[in-house]
Amino acid sequence: MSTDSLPNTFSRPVHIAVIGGTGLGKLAGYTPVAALHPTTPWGAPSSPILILEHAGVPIAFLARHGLHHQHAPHEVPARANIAALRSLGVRTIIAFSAVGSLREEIKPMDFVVPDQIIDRTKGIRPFTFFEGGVVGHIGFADPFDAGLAAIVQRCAAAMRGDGVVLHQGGTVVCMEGPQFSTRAESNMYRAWGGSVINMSALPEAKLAREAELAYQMICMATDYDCWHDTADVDVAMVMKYMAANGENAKHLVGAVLDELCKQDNSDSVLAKHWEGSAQGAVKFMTKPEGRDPEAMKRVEFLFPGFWEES
Ligand SMILES: CSC[C@H]1O[C@H](OP(=O)(O)O)[C@H](O)[C@@H]1O
Ligand SMILES: Nc1ncnc2[nH]cnc12
Repeated sequence: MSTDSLPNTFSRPVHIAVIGGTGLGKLAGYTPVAALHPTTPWGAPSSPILILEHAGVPIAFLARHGLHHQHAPHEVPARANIAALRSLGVRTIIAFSAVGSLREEIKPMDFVVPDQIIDRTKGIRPFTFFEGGVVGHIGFADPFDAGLAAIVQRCAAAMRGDGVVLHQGGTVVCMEGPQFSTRAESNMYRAWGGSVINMSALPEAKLAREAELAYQMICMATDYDCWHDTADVDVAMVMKYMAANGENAKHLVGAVLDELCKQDNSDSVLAKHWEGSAQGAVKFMTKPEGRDPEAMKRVEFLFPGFWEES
C-alpha cells in the first residue's frame, strides 16, 4: 500500500510504538491514519512512521529495515529511529525480531521475551547519542523493561497456534552480520548461555535506554542457526517461518496493544521509571568548558529544555 496519500502530520502525542523487523514490515489488520517523515540530528528514520489507531489510541509503527527491507542490519539508522519516535512523544517501544534459536527447547515459531543481551556487534554501528563533546554513561545492566515483559507474558494466551510457546526470559546474542554465524561461533554462543541470536537488538536497545524509553524486544524463532542437526539457517527458512507465524504475531501484538492502550497515560507507558536516568548520566560528566555546542543541540533534540538549568 502506498503511504503517499496519507496526511503527513498528526496533532496528538503518540506514546506507544511498535518496531517491525524482518517479515514484519507492516502491522496486519491496521489502516494507517498518517505517515510521518520526521528528521532528526541523526538523519531520517528507516521508514515513514505510520500512525495507526488501536482502541482509539494512536500507535506509531516503524519498519526497521525500511519499507522495502533496504537497510542491512548494520545500516539501520537506529539513532534516527529512536530519536524520531521520542520526538513524537513515544515512551514505550515493543520491537519485533526474527531470531535463530540456540536452544533445543526454543522451536522455530516459538516466541521469546529476552531479558539479557550479549553484544557481538563489531563497533561499526553508531551506538550512542552522547559523543562529540557531550559524554554520558548510562546503566544497562538490565537492557529490557521488566514491566513490559510482564505484559507480554500475560498476553501469551492470545496466540492460538498449535503448540506455540512463549518463553519468558533469555539471552539474545546480537551479532554483526549480515552473514550468518559459523558453526564454531554458534556453538560458542550456546556455551556462553545464549538463548537466541539476531543482528538487530543493538544498538536499538542501548539507544532506547539513552533516550529514557521503556523498550522490550519480542523475538520470533525462525531457525536453529547452524549448531543443530537440522538444516542450517538461510534467508528462505527465516522468511518461510515468519510468514507461517504471521497469525500468531498478529494475535500477540493485538493483545499487547490492548493492554498498553488501556494504560496509555499511565506512568509505566510514559516510562516515568526511566525519566532522568540518562539525563543524570550526561549532565554532570562534561564540564561546561568542554561541551561542544552542536553536541549540546543534539542532546536538546532528545530532551527539550535540557541545558536550561545547568
Ligand atoms: C533475514 S535473517 C537476518 C535478519 O533477521 C533479523 O531481523 P530483525 O531483527 O529486524 O527481525 C536479524 O536481526 C537480521 O537482521
Ligand atoms: N540464525 C540467525 N542468526 C542471526 N540472525 C537471525 N535472524 C533469524 N535467524 C537468525
